[in-house]
Amino acid sequence: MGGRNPGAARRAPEPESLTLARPVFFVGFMGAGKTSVARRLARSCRVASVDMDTYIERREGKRVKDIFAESGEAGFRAIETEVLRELGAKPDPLLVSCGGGVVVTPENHEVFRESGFVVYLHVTADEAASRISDVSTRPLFQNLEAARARAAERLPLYEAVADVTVDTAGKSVFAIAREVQRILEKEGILCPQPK
Ligand SMILES: Nc1ncnc2c1ncn2[C@@H]1O[C@H](COP(=O)(O)OP(=O)(O)OP(=O)(O)O)[C@@H](O)[C@H]1O
Ligand SMILES: O=C(O)C1=C[C@@H](O)[C@@H](O)[C@H](O)C1
Ligand SMILES: [Mg+2]
Repeated sequence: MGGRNPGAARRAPEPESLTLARPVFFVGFMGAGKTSVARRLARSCRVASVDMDTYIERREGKRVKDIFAESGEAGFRAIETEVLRELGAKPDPLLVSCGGGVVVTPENHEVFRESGFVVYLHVTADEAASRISDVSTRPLFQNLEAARARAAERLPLYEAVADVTVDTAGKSVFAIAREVQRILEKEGILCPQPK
């Protein structure tokens, strides 16, 4: 009855620790789910992730919207490029959720090409608008018409840097993270931790 140790609680198996062969950059329009998916994947694979917008806010001691207000978009983009280079060069590769506009700076494409694997999360401006509850935190998402135009303008840039594209329409963050995990395993980017 009940095996050798009937009193022992049955624990769920520990998730396997995985490691990244290269940094993985999540790109896509505002609201695509870059931050949410990278965070979810980090938790399920037990790898480290960093969100560029949050990292920039801590480094500068200011909110993104205040950097835009004080230094303009050009000031923000210069910081963004420095941070992207820094994160791409870490000896232990990370999952990096980029800001939505990281692709507008040509130098950033070199960082992607040279050091990383790029996952493009696709979302339409209309779907993104339905996901974002507070656009005041996104200075470049102030109205839907302008966001549609911006998304259309950026589409070829996202496609140019993408190693893989994942459509996020109608999928949960959990399902997208699982889909990305399978891709990264198949590509040999996410590998079992050497014992
Ligand atoms: N697949 C999804 N389905 C429904 N809601 C989502 C999905 N992905 C993200 N969201 C929601 O949309 C909002 C924006 O998500 P998130 O911050 O992850 O996007 P982002 O791509 O990082 O945007 P940004 O470029 O502005 O940083 C959050 O409230 C999040 O919970
Ligand atoms: O799409 C953009 O240009 C931006 C997206 C956000 O993640 C922030 O990086 C900032 O608001 C700019
Ligand atoms: Mg984000």
